[in-house]
Amino acid sequence: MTIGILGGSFNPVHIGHLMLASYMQQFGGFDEVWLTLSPLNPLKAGSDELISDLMRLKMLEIATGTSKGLNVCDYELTMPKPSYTINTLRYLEKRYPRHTFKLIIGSDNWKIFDQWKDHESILSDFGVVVYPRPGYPVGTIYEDGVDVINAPMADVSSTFLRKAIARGKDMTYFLPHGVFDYIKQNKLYGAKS
Ligand SMILES: Nc1ncnc2c1ncn2[C@@H]1O[C@H](COP(=O)(O)OP(=O)(O)OP(=O)(O)O)[C@@H](O)[C@H]1O
Ligand SMILES: O=C(O)c1ccc[n+]([C@@H]2O[C@H](COP(=O)([O-])O)[C@@H](O)[C@H]2O)c1
Repeated sequence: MTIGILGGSFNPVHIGHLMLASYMQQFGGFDEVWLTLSPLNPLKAGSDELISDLMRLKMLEIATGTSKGLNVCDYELTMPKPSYTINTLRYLEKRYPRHTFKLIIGSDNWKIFDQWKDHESILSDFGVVVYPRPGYPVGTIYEDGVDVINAPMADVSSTFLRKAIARGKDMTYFLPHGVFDYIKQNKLYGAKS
């Protein structure tokens, strides 16, 4: 099986993430997409807004539910922080020798991909699928090991959602089914229950 790894902080997971994962799984040549929770992005400083790993994991589990083809990967929670994607990919290929793993990243991350740890090994040993994100044109890619897939986009972000929730907005339809209820029940991001 070919598995697409979609990493993120998912603070919280939103419909943009799921639309992308679902599109890649059904149209992008992946048998499964694994939403891989990153406790801390190596290139981002930790912030007060980052809620606990376990709560972000729980929302990913609610979001993917019983869906066929979309899974949650929590391996990075056991790694030293910050977790590097190359280490995750190396672990996964050993743990699941019958699967092929490829990384899925947005064009925003592709722009700074040369700052990622062992980015050349990620390209040569695994491969990367880049999808365009608004404001970050993909341009011409000369490197081997990179495919571009034009997935349809919902222009929302976790930052937008956190701000909207803190202002008391009803974000039911911007979040996967059940996630807004979980946020309210646990009063996350300044939500009232
Ligand atoms: N609306 C979206 N559509 C498609 N991909 C997205 C969207 N939002 C984020 N992504 C991608 O999903 C992955 C995980 O993203 P992340 O958890 O950082 O979400 P985010 O919404 O960008 O968060 P934040 O606003 O907190 O930076 C990243 O590769 C990111 O580029
Ligand atoms: O391994 C690295 O050097 C590296 C550098 C920057 C980002 N990443 C990963 O890229 C994924 C997307 O990050 P983000 O914060 O843009 O959603 C997430 O899984 C990060 O851990 C990984």
